[in-house]
Amino acid sequence: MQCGGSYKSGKPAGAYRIIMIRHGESEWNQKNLFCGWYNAELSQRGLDEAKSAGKALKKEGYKFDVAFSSVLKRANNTLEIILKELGQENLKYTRTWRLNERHYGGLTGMNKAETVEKYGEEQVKIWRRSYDVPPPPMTPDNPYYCQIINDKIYENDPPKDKFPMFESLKLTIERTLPFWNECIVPELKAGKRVIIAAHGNSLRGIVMHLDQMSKEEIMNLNLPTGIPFMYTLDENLKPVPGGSLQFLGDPETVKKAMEEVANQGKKK
Ligand SMILES: O=C(O)[C@@H](COP(=O)(O)O)OP(=O)(O)O
Repeated sequence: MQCGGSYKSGKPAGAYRIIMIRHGESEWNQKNLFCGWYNAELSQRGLDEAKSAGKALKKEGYKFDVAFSSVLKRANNTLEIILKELGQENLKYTRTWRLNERHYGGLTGMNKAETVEKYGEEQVKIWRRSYDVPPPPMTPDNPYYCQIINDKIYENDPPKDKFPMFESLKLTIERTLPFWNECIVPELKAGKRVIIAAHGNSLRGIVMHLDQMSKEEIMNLNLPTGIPFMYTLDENLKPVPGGSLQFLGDPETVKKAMEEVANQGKKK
């Protein structure tokens, strides 16, 4: 397997290393439905992707001291499968809504290709990939409204008056970044080996922050399911040269997987 980048196994002295992964394919990814805060299961392909990710990390000799995930089971199960492959199934990990997928508002449950048929490719790209244009809000007539708002995973947090009905990438970053700064950065600075298993858009937010990407640049980043990637960061938590977004996978496979995600928002 080719890992890309120059810091595959070693890292420069004083640098910090973090592994992140978008969960394996979910049943709703497979059906090409906007998922957001709906608590979808992993598909069989997603389970296999998580297992392969665990094996790839094991092959590279990874072990973790601390792990983080969202409160959504597609990310939790991915992390648990990886930890099992690494013989670390007993590692307790932190779940937080702050690492959740963006809330897809009124689009939740809609088929992405059918949404393109109805609203056009341009509009769907704006909803999926723009920095600050949110999707339409979720209203009580959405078939998943009650299920999401009453889901026990949101029992304690976020507070009911702050429960989102939609999120742009900007709004997602506004709740993810405080968790990154207050909970994840201190672990990295303490020398802990950290893994995050989360979602396409909560991780795009972290990537945008780490790489100081512009609103235009982030529009073109599509994270594939189930392929771990790493960042190697300097003492200021900025990527060292060559230390940005290094996938643990064959570059051609990664490229195809990224295109597959982009194409979910195109006409069939
Ligand atoms: O909510 C969803 O549909 C996908 C992302 O969709 P796109 O932004 O790629 O359309 O989230 P994830 O599968 O990472 O939890």
